[in-house]
Amino acid sequence: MEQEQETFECFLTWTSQLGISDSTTTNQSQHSHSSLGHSLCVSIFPNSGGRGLGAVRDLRRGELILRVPKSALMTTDSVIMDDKKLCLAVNRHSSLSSVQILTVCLLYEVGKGKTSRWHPYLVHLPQSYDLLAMFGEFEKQALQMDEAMWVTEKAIQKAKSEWKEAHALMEDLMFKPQLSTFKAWVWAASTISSRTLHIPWDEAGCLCPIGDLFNYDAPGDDLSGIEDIVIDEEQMDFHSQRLTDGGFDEDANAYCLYARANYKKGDQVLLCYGTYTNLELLEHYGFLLQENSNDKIFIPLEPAMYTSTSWSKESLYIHHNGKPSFALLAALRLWATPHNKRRSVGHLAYSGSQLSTANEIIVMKWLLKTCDAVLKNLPTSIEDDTILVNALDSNQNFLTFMEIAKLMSSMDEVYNFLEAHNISDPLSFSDVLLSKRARRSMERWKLAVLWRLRYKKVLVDCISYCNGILDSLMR
Ligand SMILES: C[S@@+](CC[C@H](N)C(=O)[O-])C[C@H]1O[C@@H](n2cnc3c(N)ncnc32)[C@H](O)[C@@H]1O
Repeated sequence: MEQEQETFECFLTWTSQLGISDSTTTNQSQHSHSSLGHSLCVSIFPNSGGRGLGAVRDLRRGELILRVPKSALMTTDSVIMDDKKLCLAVNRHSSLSSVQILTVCLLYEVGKGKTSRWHPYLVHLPQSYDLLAMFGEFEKQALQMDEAMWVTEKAIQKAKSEWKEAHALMEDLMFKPQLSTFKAWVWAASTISSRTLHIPWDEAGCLCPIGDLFNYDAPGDDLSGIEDIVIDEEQMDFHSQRLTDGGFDEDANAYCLYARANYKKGDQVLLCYGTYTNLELLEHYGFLLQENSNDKIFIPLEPAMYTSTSWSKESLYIHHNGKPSFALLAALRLWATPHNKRRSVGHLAYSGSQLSTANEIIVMKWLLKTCDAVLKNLPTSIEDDTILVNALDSNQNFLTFMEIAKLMSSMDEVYNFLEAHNISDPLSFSDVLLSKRARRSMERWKLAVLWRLRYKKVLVDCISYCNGILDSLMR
């Protein structure tokens, strides 16, 4: 622990020497042993991201809080510039995407060990991640919903094919065997997915020492309800850009990050990486939020519902609070209208109006019945999931986990886990004996259960919403 503290101090000195600074004056960093201390400090926030940045004084919204010179950003260009061999090899593999190239560059620098220019930064990167691409078969199944399992499988397959495509480049560079493995690849790809900041000259983004210590804050009300407005794809790209509370400033030749809110001394200072559902947060960052106003869930619709309107499939969902999206409601209202009448009421449906009381009752009853059926068809209940989350809480030891899990109405899933990790007699098992792999699996399992729990709660809220509307219509 002490050693970790010491190397972190060295890292802060190194960042200061690179000119990274949280000071409002431009020449502070040259006189300081640390790049932090004027506006920010590194702290642990156990319930919202772990390691993160705290305010050392009251900060005003919009204030410049961190400046990272271009030369301190780890990008494909900055890594290649220092290494002729790497530069030549990368040029021979121009079919690889920019993200694949940055992934190889990151692994290449890791392979250099202490001789890497980036070593002080690299040693403080997380050792493992919980992004969907790292989920095993058991954890994927724990998501329970087809859509989520499909997204996970797609993420795993994408990572595998990108790794295979990059193999020839890694061979050219004579990577050590442990750096050529899929495990190493997913680690590097996860680092890039969860930590890069957007830069205008490279789609892969940049790794930004200190700048990548900000934990996530979901966008505020300014963006909520955006799906109800017709926006073009370019705008959508802008809104989904990562780490939007800052950007590369050409004039300053530095990445500049600003306070997105007023913060009191001691508060965690957060950054908005973009607008994400919980499944997207899991896919790209390996965590999810209990309160996420951008969350949405999809339920199975009948084929005719997709064709009753011109809304895209992606717009037909249920909001985090259980309300159907504008497009879903419109599509259901039209679907519940006889074919020969659809034309005459189309303009009403597209403007978000109810078509008639009878129509609204059909829509609400269908929605209610469908949400109820989805809930009943899932292998576990909200109650069991809640018990499981408590059991999986990382503070518990393995025997406590088993004790709490026994309260579930069915232990099938727990037995599957034990089988997957060759634990034959769980009651004689101590925490010490649990393999590292099983421990990580429990972390990811917990994320999967938290995700499906949120999904089920949205279904329950949607049922309440429909019941409320039905009550008011049938009174
Ligand atoms: C850019 S890094 C932030 C710094 C990171 N906590 C660290 O220790 O290096 C992004 C990662 O932090 C974690 N994280 C960020 N915001 C979070 C939040 N609100 N809740 C939980 N984890 C969060 C996730 O693991 C995510 O992949």
